[in-house]
Amino acid sequence: MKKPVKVAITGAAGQIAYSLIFRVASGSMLGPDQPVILQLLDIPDSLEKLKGTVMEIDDCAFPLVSGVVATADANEAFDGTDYALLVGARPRGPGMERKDLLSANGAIFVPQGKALSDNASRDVKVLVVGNPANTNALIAASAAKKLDPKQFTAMVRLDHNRAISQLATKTGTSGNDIDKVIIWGNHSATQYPDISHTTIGGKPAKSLVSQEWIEKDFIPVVQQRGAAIIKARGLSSAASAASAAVDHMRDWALGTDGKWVSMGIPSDGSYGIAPGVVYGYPVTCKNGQYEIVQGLSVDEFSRARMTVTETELREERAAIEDLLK
Ligand SMILES: NC(=O)c1ccc[n+]([C@@H]2O[C@H](COP(=O)([O-])OP(=O)(O)OC[C@H]3O[C@@H](n4cnc5c(N)ncnc54)[C@H](O)[C@@H]3O)[C@@H](O)[C@H]2O)c1
Ligand SMILES: O=C(O)C[C@H](O)C(=O)O
Repeated sequence: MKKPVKVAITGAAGQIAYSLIFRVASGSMLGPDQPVILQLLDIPDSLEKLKGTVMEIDDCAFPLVSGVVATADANEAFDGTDYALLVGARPRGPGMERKDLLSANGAIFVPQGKALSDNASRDVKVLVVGNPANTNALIAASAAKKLDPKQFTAMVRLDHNRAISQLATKTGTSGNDIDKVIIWGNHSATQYPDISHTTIGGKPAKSLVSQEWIEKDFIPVVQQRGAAIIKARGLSSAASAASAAVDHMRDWALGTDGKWVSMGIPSDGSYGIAPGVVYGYPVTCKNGQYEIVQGLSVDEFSRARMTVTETELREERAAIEDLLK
């Protein structure tokens, strides 16, 4: 058996965590031979509820769980942590855009970024799920002065998975046959799900679907899927968000074997996206590192959409500039 690693999950008493914790504990994220110590953080008012979740973790008798910490103290929750999944934040309700949560949630990520910087493993991998995820990741990265901003990522994997699912349904294929889907930009209604380079069973996806379907159905459905789920459930997506978080961290930690996945990462200027925002890019992962897929052609249609979502991220950044000191 390997030495246990520490996995911190914030918002641990919430609905995403109620699915996520059990997937991590069962080995779905880091593999069936990797023991974990769960470090669960929530606010004082939610600690009683969190106690119930911990009782259920105990009752699963997971062979891979070496310890559980439940706390309202971020320094304790991030002590030595190797993987941090920052889920805790207020979800949006019907009629809200994710950026409406900026002021409510932005402030959470300054203290959490500092606490990670002070306490986490120097190699910690951080995934921000709480919305607006890209800008919250930027805030946390900026507050974590002793860590590399590249260690902070935002979740666009749910959008990536949604895009695969829509395409598989439309073409009557399996998601397993679909490669090279990209989510560019923000986890918001401006994101750009791009299938210009996508193949299905080795064939170009664009030879199997019409441009009209891409523009009128595919892109808007993926962009608006979160809102559609809120309308149907009365609550924002939870199990699918947890599943995407597991996918994101597993791929980052264990590698993608050459497969492309989408991750929100600090822009390094690639594809003309100026640094200073956390932007969804196509990446491959190897040896615990992600790398942007380079050299892709970008046509006019794609460029226009990549710019719209970049502009929105710059506006979000401007709205919280004072938190980036
Ligand atoms: N990136 C994505 O794809 C994606 C997908 C789904 C949901 N989300 C977002 O994830 C977040 C959580 O969603 P949920 O449905 O689990 O919400 P929820 O309301 O069920 O749970 C949130 C939990 O966070 C806790 N919390 C609040 N402030 C905290 C803090 N400072 N530290 C630690 N915990 C804190 C709350 O007490 C609560 O237990 C929301 O922002 C939601 O919009 C993102
Ligand atoms: O849409 C939301 O507010 C929740 C989440 O970001 C989602 O995409 O399902």
